[in-house]
Amino acid sequence: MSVNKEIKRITTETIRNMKFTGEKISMLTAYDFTISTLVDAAGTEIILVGDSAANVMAGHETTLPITLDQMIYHAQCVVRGAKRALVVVDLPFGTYQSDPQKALESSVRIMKESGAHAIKLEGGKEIEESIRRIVNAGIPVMGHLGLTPQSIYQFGSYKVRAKEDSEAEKLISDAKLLEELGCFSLVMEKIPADLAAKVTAEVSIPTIGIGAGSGCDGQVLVVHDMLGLNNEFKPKFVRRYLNLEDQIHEAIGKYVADVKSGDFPNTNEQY
Ligand SMILES: Nc1nc(=O)c2c([nH]1)NC[C@@H]1CN(c3ccc(C(=O)N[C@@H](CCC(=O)O)C(=O)O)cc3)CN21
Ligand SMILES: CC(C)C(=O)C(=O)O
Ligand SMILES: [Mg+2]
Repeated sequence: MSVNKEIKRITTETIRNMKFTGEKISMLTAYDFTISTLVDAAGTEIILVGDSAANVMAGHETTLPITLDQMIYHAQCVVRGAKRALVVVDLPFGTYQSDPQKALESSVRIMKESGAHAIKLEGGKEIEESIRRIVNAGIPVMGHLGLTPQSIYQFGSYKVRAKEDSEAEKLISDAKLLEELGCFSLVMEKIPADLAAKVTAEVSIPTIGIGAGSGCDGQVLVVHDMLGLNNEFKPKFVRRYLNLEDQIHEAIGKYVADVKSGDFPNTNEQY
């Protein structure tokens, strides 16, 4: 336990309680130390080391290629920057689906080697035993239902999920199962807002939406999307708070021009 009394760490209990006090939960991704310090200092309750690092950090088309070692490296960087926020790490594709023992071992490696506070994995009934094992080991688990990008080759597209009754019913029963298994919260990605609101009303654990409407207990975005660092990715659920891509483009253009003209460095910028 930390003896530092100055900054109080947000715990999974804090997050659970926010559902009952009605205070909305804010979550953002981070993959490195610098962004982690910024997201943490601005008051975000949860920092997600998402496997979206595969896209945003590494330039892959999907989240499937990122490895457990790579996720642990990103998590280590984020943990060093987060003084207050709860740090949650995605289990990457292939490290938990195949067998519960492997799921537990992957989760233990993340917790031991990064110092993160919880893990997240995609799916419901199919991975019930994996979740049970991880929770039984004392590791807090966040669920993830709806559009689960690790299954993109089965879905075939990033379209809204659970528009049909059968898939909506499965999502509701999966959400109840995750609650029963002891997950401390649940991400719902790209599903109809009325379905997300229904799930939120029917489970006692907080729901965190991305493209799931305002009826969730919290919201999550990829930080690069909301900062406008990623202008080619613009699904309608993303709200842009800055346009950093354009500002950085302009700044770097000026630097290049200053180097070429000899304006940089000037006499105050040399020894
Ligand atoms: N930068 C980034 N932001 C994210 O939110 C994110 C990632 N990467 N990588 C992992 C997953 C993948 N996610 C996605 C990916 C695509 C759409 C999407 O809606 N894409 C298109 C086409 C959808 C369609 O085929 O209808 C869109 O225009 O909305 C949504 C969420 C969310 N996650
Ligand atoms: C979009 C969020 C929920 C995620 O899983 C990720 O960033 O990997
Ligand atoms: Mg993810």
